[in-house]
Amino acid sequence: MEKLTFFKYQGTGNDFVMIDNRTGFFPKENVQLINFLCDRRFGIGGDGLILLENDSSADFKMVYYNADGNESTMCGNGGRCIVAFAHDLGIIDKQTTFNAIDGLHNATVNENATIALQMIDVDKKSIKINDDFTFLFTGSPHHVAVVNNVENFDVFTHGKQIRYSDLYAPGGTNVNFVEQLNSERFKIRTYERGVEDETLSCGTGATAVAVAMNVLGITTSNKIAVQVEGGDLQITFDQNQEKYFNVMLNGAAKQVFKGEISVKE
Ligand SMILES: N[C@@H](CCC[C@H](N)C(=O)O)C(=O)O
Repeated sequence: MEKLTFFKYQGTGNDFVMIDNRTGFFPKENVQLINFLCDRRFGIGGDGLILLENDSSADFKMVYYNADGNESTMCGNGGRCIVAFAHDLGIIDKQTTFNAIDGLHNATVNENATIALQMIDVDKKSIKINDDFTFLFTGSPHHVAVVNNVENFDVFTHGKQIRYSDLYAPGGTNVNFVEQLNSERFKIRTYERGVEDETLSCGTGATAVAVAMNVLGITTSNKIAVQVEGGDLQITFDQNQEKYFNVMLNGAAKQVFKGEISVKE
């Protein structure tokens, strides 16, 4: 492969190199190539790379890689972006079901071009509540800590320390710092594993914060607005004694550009 056609998408500032891999041409095992494509100086630039592939039981399949080149767990904003991509390619209309690493996801393309994505259910017994943080899995692992004045918080230093702490070894975790703005609105900043930096938005992170704030009783709402550095996300859910279900992540997802890049495998 000498030239690679790619698309660039962003969902509230979480940006992805998007590749139509329905023919299966992309060399998935090439970690260096994926890392290069995500490099903001030498490559295209992105927090991650996503392959859209054929799937026998759903409209398509999402394969997600972090910017470091390694395949990872679910990406909520990436999930919203790949739905926009599938819609732009004409693979789907307004409703879809697609396959991802954590299972099947339903999604809707809304009239205002936002994408609503159903996330996995969260079993209440799996949520670990500690004095100063909550840990839960919303498709990806998330540490959630409430802080004062998140705007001026040193997300990189504290996020990196927690991500690499023995508590989460060897896999690591994503780390979210949250400040309450009102009864159902929160501002968050997230350090992302695999990007190894703060990103402008993290969909599974915003979902984790919404669920954590509810389980802790900080909010009683099931419709939560999360302000991220790159915009706004809305999370809604139902719950019973065992779990949070019908968890929906809603927000903007847009194509930024299409291009061709020279690559040497
Ligand atoms: N940006 C994502 C999360 C992507 C996965 C994460 N970096 C990890 O490795 O756990 C999102 O929007 O959910």
